[in-house]
Amino acid sequence: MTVAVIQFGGSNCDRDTVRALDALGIDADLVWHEDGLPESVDGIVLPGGFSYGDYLRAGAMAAQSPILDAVRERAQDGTPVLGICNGAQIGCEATLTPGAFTINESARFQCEHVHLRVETASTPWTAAYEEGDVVEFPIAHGEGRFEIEDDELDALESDDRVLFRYCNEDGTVTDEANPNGSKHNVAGIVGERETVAVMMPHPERVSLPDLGNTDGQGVLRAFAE
Ligand SMILES: NC(=O)CC[C@H](N)C(=O)O
Repeated sequence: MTVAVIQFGGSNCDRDTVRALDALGIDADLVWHEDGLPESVDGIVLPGGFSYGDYLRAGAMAAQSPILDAVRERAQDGTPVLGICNGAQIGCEATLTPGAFTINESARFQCEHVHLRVETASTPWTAAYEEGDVVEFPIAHGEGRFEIEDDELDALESDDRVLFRYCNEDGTVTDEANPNGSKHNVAGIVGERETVAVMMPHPERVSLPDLGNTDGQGVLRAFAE
């Protein structure tokens, strides 16, 4: 498996992601978006950061890069695609996944550790966990509030396409555990194909033993399966 980690001007989690994938024995290469997607890749990460300075809306400008046409095509063919944080914003802007990530309820940039409840273990991204597991991931965003039309959210929930919800340490899902005001505490979802996922929390930042927490490895292991 060779994973392309796509770089835009302002990406800043690209190298961390390559390192976290390498540590799991997953071959990963940085790909500058203007260079196009190599034929040989069989996994894609849209990494975190501040592409184009978050001007207009976070992810809106990167989503217009021609490489996203190639990413959409490959996603339709079943190639696994993961958008992390700014990559999740880009993924929604590029219609890889429904909904949008918009300005936090606090209207502030928030950088903190949060608890997430695993909502389904039957996707490649969460197969390493048990449904109901509580994991701890960091968030670092100003525009992480998940918004979506009610009927689309109903469809996501009834199709078991919510990966993680923000929760308390004991796994209860409450407003207090919701750091950014996301609808129904949603932190990550899959698209129409379960091989396409976006999430605001950062699995790559909790994937190396030296970081003191490896809860995020399970998400990245999807690329090894
Ligand atoms: N860590 C990141 O990817 C930053 C996310 C994004 N640009 C925001 O502030 O909302």
